[in-house]
Amino acid sequence: MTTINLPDADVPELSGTVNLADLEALGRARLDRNALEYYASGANDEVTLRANREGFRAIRLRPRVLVDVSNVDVRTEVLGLPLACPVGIAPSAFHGLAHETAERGTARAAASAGSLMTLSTFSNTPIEDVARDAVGRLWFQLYPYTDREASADLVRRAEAAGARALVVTVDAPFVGRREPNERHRFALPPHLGVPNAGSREHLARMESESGSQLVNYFQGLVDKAFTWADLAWLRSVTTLPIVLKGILTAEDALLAAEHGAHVWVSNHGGRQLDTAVSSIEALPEVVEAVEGRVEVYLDGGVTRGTDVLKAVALGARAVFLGRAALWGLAAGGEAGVRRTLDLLQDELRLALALCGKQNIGQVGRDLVRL
Ligand SMILES: Cc1cc2nc3c(=O)[nH]c(=O)nc-3n(C[C@H](O)[C@H](O)[C@H](O)COP(=O)(O)O)c2cc1C
Ligand SMILES: CCCCCCC(=O)C(=O)O
Repeated sequence: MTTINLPDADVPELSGTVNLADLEALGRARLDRNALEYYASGANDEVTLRANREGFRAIRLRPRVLVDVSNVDVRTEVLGLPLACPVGIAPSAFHGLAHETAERGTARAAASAGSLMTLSTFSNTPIEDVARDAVGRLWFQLYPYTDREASADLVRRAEAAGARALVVTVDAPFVGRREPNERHRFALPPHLGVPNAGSREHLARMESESGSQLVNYFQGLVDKAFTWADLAWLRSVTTLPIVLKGILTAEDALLAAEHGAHVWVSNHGGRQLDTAVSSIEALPEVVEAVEGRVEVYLDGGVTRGTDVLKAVALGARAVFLGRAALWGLAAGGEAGVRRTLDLLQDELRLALALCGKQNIGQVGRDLVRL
């Protein structure tokens, strides 16, 4: 168990931010090139990275009027957990690059905002420490390792620490080529460890002349032969609900539902297969395929309350923030992530009212024109 001081971030600039773009600018300005390129980049030409944002902008809202919107309610539930609004935090590796509080700052913000944090296998902080700060508002993301026992151990630790779901990332048997990271040989600074993934000594041994040491390290750990059939093994090591993250087609959504898994529509923030379909474009066929049998979530390009509304209208139970949470963390630690969540919730509440809806349950397909 790590005991670190978690200073209350006193960041006066935060109060001047009015949207997530302001927080992104603040966060980016505080990062060095190594961290900035790791967080910001997408794969190859970054076509999918851009498409995630553009996909939201291309959808138009169909507001209704003369509805009593003096009180709007943006609360919802995911897998039985009440959320202040349908926004959680997606798993992302290495929060220590953004802020000294690392994943603990993010977890505290998620907990205090009534949100939910998904902790990456590749965190800089042990699961148990993050779980304490997340106070029940935690899911754990798993990259299944070739070493089954090591994977099972991680899953058991997450479950024992209080994680409420296991998110299995299925779109990254290999790491996509984020070319700025290759060009400048992205590396973890020496003070940051990867406590759920192996020792720094192991990391150092994986160093190679070509490409990033971490890509090699990752590729050595992750099981590239993991298939639908292996979900039965995962079921045998946990009673947690299983969510498959990285689904983009009706065919895979159907398989997921048949295997009793919830579906997280994602293209990994455009970091894996470039020119893959944007998340919001993929959502309707996924929702149609699962026919309400399992919950559907989405991430990729969410930066506005209207994005959240559009995803919910198209059938997502909740959306998750990848980079937006990292920019908030870089901008001001826990307070920066909290500001990110608060601004988005305010935008969502306003958008809901301006659409003539009183609560999230009233948001349906009729609200959008594709
Ligand atoms: C810096 C960074 C690290 C990430 N690390 C992980 C990870 O460890 N596991 C995972 O499943 N997804 C990871 N992702 C993908 C996110 O969970 C999410 O799918 C994506 O960031 C959503 O897109 P957005 O950044 O536009 O919100 C990472 C994304 C970023 C930007
Ligand atoms: C540098 C390799 C780490 C890959 C694991 C984190 C991740 O999913 C990402 O998108 O980055």
